[in-house]
Amino acid sequence: MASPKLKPNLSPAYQGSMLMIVAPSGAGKSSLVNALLQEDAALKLSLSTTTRAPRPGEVDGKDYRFIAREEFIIERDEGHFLEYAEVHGNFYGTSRAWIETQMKTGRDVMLEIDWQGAQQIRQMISEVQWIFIFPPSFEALEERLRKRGQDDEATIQRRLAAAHLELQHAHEADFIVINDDFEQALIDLRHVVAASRLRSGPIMARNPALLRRLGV
Ligand SMILES: Nc1ncnc2c1ncn2[C@@H]1O[C@H](COP(=O)(O)OP(=O)(O)OP(=O)(O)O)[C@@H](O)[C@H]1O
Ligand SMILES: Nc1nc2c(ncn2[C@@H]2O[C@H](COP(=O)(O)O)[C@@H](O)[C@H]2O)c(=O)[nH]1
Repeated sequence: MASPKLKPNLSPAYQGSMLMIVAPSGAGKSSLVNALLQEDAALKLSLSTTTRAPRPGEVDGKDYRFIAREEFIIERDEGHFLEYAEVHGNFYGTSRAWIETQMKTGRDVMLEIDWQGAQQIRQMISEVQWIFIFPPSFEALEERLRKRGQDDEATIQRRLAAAHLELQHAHEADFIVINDDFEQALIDLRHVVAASRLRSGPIMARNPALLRRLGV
């Protein structure tokens, strides 16, 4: 699904890292991202807007910005979203203004989005790194969704069916983290974040004086 008014190369001299984390529902991406954010103060998570109803315990402005479908369509048509997609029957989108601010100030950002959104972002921002989270099996995925206890049976079935399509896009990712043992997956994710911070683009953008001294 194409987002209107896409702007290529938002910031060729972006000094930070941008990471997109994509996985089938229930693979554990929110759990991993939350654990990472607790220990990595330099990493900022994008707050998505959604038309999905809040789950018990979810807070507007913290977990998502929850809005009505009609409101989402108006904001989408005004170009408010850098990317958006319809996922499991609801709209989800990333704020263009927020991303532009983070890129201007060189912050490291994490986007928890679906594969359609990841494809859109990749077309616009060449620096982005795409991380895909694998569950160890479909059985484990189903068990995790059930144990989470936040979705009704129809929602669980819809998400399990969508998992097959989501997984077909894993080959587009730069990194794959297998979330079987949680602690090991977190270690792998830390390594990916560390590697993304050592990419030549951000290092060069952050060290102009060194480049001058070295004649690079
Ligand atoms: N390695 C793991 N082993 C066992 N359970 C796990 C593991 N990682 C996460 N979980 C559990 O699986 C459930 C789903 O995790 P989580 O909500 O993080 O998934 P998600 O990919 O963000 O799903 P969604 O896209 O639906 O938001 C949670 O109850 C979480 O505690
Ligand atoms: N394209 C986008 N996808 C998003 C965004 N925020 C979340 N998501 C994805 O939606 C599904 C379902 O999430 P849930 O919270 O209802 O379980 C999941 O794959 C998310 O990653 C977004 O801004 N854009």
